[in-house]
Amino acid sequence: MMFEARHTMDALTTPAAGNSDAGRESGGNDEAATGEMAGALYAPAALGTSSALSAVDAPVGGPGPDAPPVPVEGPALDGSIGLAASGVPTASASADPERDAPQEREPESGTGPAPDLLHGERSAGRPSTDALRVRRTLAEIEPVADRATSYFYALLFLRHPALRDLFPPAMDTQRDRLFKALLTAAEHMDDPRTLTEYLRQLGSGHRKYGTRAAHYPAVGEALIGALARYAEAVWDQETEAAWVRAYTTISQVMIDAAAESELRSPAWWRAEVVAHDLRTPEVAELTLRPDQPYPFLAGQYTSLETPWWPRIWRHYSFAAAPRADGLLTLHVKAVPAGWVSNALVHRARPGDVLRLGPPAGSMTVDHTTDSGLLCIGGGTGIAPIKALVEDVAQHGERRPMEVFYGARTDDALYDIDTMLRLAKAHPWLSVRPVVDDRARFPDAVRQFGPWMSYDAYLAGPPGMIRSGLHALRTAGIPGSRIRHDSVEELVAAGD
Ligand SMILES: NC(=O)C1=CN([C@@H]2O[C@H](COP(=O)(O)OP(=O)(O)OC[C@H]3O[C@@H](n4cnc5c(N)ncnc54)[C@H](O)[C@@H]3O)[C@@H](O)[C@H]2O)C=CC1
Repeated sequence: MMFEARHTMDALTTPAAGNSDAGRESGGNDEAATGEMAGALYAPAALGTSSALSAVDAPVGGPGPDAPPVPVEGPALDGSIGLAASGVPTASASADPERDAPQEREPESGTGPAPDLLHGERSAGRPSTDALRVRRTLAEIEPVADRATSYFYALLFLRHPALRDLFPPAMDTQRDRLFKALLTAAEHMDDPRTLTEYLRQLGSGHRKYGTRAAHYPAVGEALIGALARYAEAVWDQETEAAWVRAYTTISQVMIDAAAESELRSPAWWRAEVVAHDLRTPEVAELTLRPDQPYPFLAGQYTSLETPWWPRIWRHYSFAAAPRADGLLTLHVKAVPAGWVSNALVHRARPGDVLRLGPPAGSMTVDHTTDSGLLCIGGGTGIAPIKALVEDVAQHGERRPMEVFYGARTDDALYDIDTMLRLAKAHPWLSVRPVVDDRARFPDAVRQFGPWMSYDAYLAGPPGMIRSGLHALRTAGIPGSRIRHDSVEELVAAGD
């Protein structure tokens, strides 16, 4: 089975996701990936290529030792991606951590209807025949996912050795990101709107890795090869055709998004460290000056590569809303064995130059409503929450904003003075520190409220986001009004 690359700029038009013109990302963790591709994958006619396929995504490439080859970013679910980790890739504020890889929010700037990603009958909420075949494959693969992942990369690098350089030198911890992103995307092929947004962000985000359109067929072939081998019991000609269609669509969306993004933004930005302030022995605030304007929205995150660990990318949320002087602020906590985070906290100095990928993430404020905002930030997760507060203040709104700032110890509330200063300056803002070393933080929010009419934002460690989602839903906030970055991304970022 062969995939071909083709380039179609005007293929799918859907709600622009992530990094489009407005996009900036903020977030806070790591990422992985490779970069740009220029063309789209095209499935052989014999396999029944359909103009309307479903999409799954598959990024190629990945950063660092622990960075995944493919950036499933987006938060994944989770908003968090992300897909990636995020269950469904996209993310926007997805309510379901399991499916929110790159989490994302509702598409803000749609350019058209979501493409039909399905092939086969789909009626009244029932999955398409392609979706059923894909899900059957995924169920079969699940117990042997590790082996399938290894096989996928072995096939990819054996057949296309040159692609190895797009991935981090050590592909251990997150080596399965690309493969996982593809599987995750395929799993959500019946949710084209979310998936497309996720894939678009993923596609444009891959430019920084050096991914090109011509790389997609190789990935598609390795994917099919690994699935055929490890989902043997369900694999047949129809199933292969369903996967080819899915992958073709996924790659097409990514390739087109990358091509569109090329017209308006660089693949990456160089950013000089202009200030480095240790807020605690393990948490640093870095101020960066990008070499050209870096448009982003408060609540988004960026991907970052240091000069000391080439090809290892991590995600970090912006800790401030966009500033008139164009400077960017990040809060980084050095975590045990975290290559990038330790370098940023303990080694980076003014004058050092980092690379930034495009902004991503949908944990942003909807300024078209005046709903109250409930913000829950744990540890350095307070960074994007602070950016959101500044954003609301800049818009001159008077909507209630309630911030809960959780930490395990008093000392870990490193930004409490800033937050309390903001609360003093803005009567619509309240800030409550919650110190608790037994991980009951988000649950404590339920004592307050009622929250039913609020939009909610969660930022912090993956476990906190999961329990926060549960607490907020229990408090009556629908999942569609809860935003967070991809849990998968957060997990992957862990360093
Ligand atoms: N956009 C985002 O979501 C951002 C996420 N982060 C993530 O936030 C984390 C910050 O790490 P630390 O400061 O060490 O946080 P931490 O581990 O000290 O926890 C911070 C707060 O979350 C609570 N918590 C932790 N695990 C929990 C669980 N399983 N259930 C309920 N509550 C829990 C703790 O009680 C504490 O109040 C990192 O994982 C980082 O990647 C950081 C910035 C932005």
